[in-house]
Amino acid sequence: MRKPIIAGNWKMNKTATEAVALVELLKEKVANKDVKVVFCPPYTSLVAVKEGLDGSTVGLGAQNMHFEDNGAFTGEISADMLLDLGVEYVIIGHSERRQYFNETNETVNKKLHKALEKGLIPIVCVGESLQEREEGIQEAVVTTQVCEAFKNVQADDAAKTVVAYEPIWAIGTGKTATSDQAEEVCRWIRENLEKIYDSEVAQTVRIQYGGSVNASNVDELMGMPNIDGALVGGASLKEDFVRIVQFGA
Ligand SMILES: O=C[C@H](O)COP(=O)(O)O
Repeated sequence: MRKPIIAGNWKMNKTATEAVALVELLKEKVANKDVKVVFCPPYTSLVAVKEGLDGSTVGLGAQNMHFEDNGAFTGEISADMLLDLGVEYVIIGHSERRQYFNETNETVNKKLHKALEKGLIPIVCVGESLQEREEGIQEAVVTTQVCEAFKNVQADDAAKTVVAYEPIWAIGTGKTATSDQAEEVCRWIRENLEKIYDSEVAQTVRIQYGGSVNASNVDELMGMPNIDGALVGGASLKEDFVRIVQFGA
């Protein structure tokens, strides 16, 4: 039985002061022993959020990291830097990073290797654009993203990874994939993992759906057999997130 994981990706929102206020608003209310809840604030708020979460079961995640250990990479952050702050999770290959910051399947693969080597739990994002869906090539796109991301990743490491299926056309648009559309792609992702590894790995990896998840659609999405959680953007910045982590209630 896979324990669901619901992560809030705060994106480029909240100063450290505002982040502390959001933690105070949410942390007691999102405590749920049956679901792993993770907050992913901007780098600048990681320390403040970690302190604010003291004694809480809510996990701390970063939104990105570099694949090198250190060096002349101005503006970048390494896995060790994140670990030193108490970060446990890291989002890798979010479509906004792919779209605006030149993230590729190759850099996603390098980051996945580094995160696993260092003991961070990666949340690897995949998903097709609107044009790709309209062309009917979403399965091929997501399959390539999964195969490239997991290239040369060993089975025991792969099993620790979380995959987030986020159709780009559903991100921040209010246009959620139907539960059937989301389930179909999450099932393909699991089938791909089974082909690359085996059934045990495929059945262990948690697969999230992300894209306009809110308090009204979460129950249906979470009711699907291959959806084990959600990567939530906009709705993770408000009290709606409380209802989201209590899906099914
Ligand atoms: O990482 C989160 C996703 O990009 C979803 O964002 P959204 O819930 O605002 O659509």
